[in-house]
Amino acid sequence: MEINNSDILHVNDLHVKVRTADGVVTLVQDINFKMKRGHILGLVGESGSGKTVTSMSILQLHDRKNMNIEGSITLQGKELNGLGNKEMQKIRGKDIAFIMQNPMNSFTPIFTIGQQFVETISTHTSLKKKQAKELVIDVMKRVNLPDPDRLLKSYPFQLSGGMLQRVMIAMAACLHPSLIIADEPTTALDPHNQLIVLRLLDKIRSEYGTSILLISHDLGVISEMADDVIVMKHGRIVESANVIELFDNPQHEYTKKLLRTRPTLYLQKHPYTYMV
Ligand SMILES: Nc1ncnc2c1ncn2[C@@H]1O[C@H](COP(=O)(O)OP(=O)(O)OP(=O)(O)O)[C@@H](O)[C@H]1O
Repeated sequence: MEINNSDILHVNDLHVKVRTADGVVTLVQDINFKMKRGHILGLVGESGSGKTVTSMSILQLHDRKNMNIEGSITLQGKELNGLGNKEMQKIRGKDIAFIMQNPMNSFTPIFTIGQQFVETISTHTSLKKKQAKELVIDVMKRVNLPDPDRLLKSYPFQLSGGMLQRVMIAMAACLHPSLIIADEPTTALDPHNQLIVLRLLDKIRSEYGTSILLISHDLGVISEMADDVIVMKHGRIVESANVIELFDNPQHEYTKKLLRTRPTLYLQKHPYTYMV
């Protein structure tokens, strides 16, 4: 695979196998892709096609006792596959942030949003509490979150799902990770909040040059957000292309089928004019 300096992530010949009571099962195979700085790569495919297994491999979150991850996963030239848990903990949150479908699962209910932000920042930097708070407020303002002081004093249950997802994204962005993995970030939200969250992700990409791996079963979202798209089926990549090529001229029958059944979500894509 040709290596380019603007490439942030390289996944090379990734194979993931799991030991089950019935023997070894291959979950994903022959996965190859790379991501450029500041680009959004859409990862689509029906349920069970291997999207989450692939992203969990990048984050090294599989249970290694039962799982075998073969291949190479490099982030800015550093090999991640096989790294120890301590080293990966340093990378997760700082260099790679992860946004899940249900934001409530990302927060601890008994601590305020502010306490959790400061804890995340303190784990990865030597900033003092006051400086950490200043950083948080700066990020919240940049992503147009209303009334940061009040938000920081709130407990997760006091915020709506949409607001919590926006806070989660601000938290993901505050250490300027080179990669954000967003796994179905809008699936649990109503259409209004879906738009706000997608615009927010795009703003972070343009503001910080963050690359985003956007996992979705929703081709409407992917068509509006992604620069390039990978289509997965049964644990393999069946097609990968620039988003315009993929939508104008799909090659694989499975992609054509996905496109025929896609919902529509219209965003006016212009990173500098988005109002969040
Ligand atoms: N720990 C595991 N043990 C056994 N099988 C697993 C394990 N984790 C995932 N799988 C299987 O691997 C396949 C791919 O799962 P994965 O979660 O990556 O799909 P997905 O494309 O993300 O689907 P969805 O859109 O529903 O989240 C599925 O058949 C799933 O059941």
